[in-house]
Amino acid sequence: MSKFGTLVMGPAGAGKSTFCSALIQHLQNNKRPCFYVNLDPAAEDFAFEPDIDIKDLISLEDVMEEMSLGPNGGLIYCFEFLMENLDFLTDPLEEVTEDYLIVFDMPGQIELYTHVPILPDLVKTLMRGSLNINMCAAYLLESTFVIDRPKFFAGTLSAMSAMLMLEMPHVNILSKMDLIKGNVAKRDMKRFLHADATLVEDDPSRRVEDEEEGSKRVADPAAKKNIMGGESFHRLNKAVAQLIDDFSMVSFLKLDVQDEDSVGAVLSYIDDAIQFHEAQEPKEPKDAVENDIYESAMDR
Ligand SMILES: Nc1nc2c(ncn2[C@@H]2O[C@H](COP(=O)(O)OP(=O)(O)OP(=O)(O)O)[C@@H](O)[C@H]2O)c(=O)[nH]1
Ligand SMILES: [Mg+2]
Repeated sequence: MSKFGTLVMGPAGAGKSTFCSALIQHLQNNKRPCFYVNLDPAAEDFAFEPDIDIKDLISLEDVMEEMSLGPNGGLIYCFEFLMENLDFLTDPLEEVTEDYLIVFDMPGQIELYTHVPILPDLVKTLMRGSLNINMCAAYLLESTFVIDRPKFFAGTLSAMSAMLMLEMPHVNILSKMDLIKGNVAKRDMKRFLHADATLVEDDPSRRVEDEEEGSKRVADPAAKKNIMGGESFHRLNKAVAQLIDDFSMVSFLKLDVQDEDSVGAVLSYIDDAIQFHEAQEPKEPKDAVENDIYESAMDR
């Protein structure tokens, strides 16, 4: 028997927990069972009570106090502790059946997704062995990043880094679409969903800088008061964007958590990635509806 799950990841404040809540609400509305796992040892408030909460094992606050660690070192310590006590996570998950979607709400410390090998080990434990969970990562990035193209490509690079490190199916998501509605034209938005390196060349904010600086920028780049607007920064961005373009791995879905259709659309991509529907037995209610149709047809 397979199990199915999604690992909701992304930088701090990207909207991960809000998306988890919207996803759980949507699953409930569609009579689909869900198993909610909070793996953020600093998370306080939940719209839905987690079925497993890492804080019952270890909390970031305690670690920071007792080990005299900062928030990032403390988080790594919490995950190392979780890896040493994996039964805490795996025992309850053994009981979850194939009709459930297991939703893992992850913390926002970016180092967890980029250069520390803990998460790949955790993912291997979940996907292989007796648990055998079909997993898909849902990597969230704030859609407001599209306003600042260097920031957008830096965020996209972090998504790609997570994809390469975790080696699992990925769905990348631009969250908080409500915040940029009306500010970015639909046609422009499409370019960010399948981003290519030309976005750096076409950056309108750079054109404004060019007009302000005129030939001075080219003649004396060091004269620029802000290094983030300088020529070498532009070359760096071009190289990052080209690298992402060359890998051709990252594309994004749009997410507006207030819009249930939008949540449903993201879920259907996750379902496809983990082949959720292929594993499901035909359900009772559907049989009952079909029987009703059959019986009323016989009555006529
Ligand atoms: N406007 C808007 N705000 C959102 C949306 N999703 C989340 N937020 C807000 O963004 C902030 C962070 O949201 P969270 O869901 O806690 O983000 P997170 O990624 O879980 O944050 P960490 O776990 O701390 O990394 C909160 O103030 C949310 O209310 C959204 O779709 N639209
Ligand atoms: Mg959160």
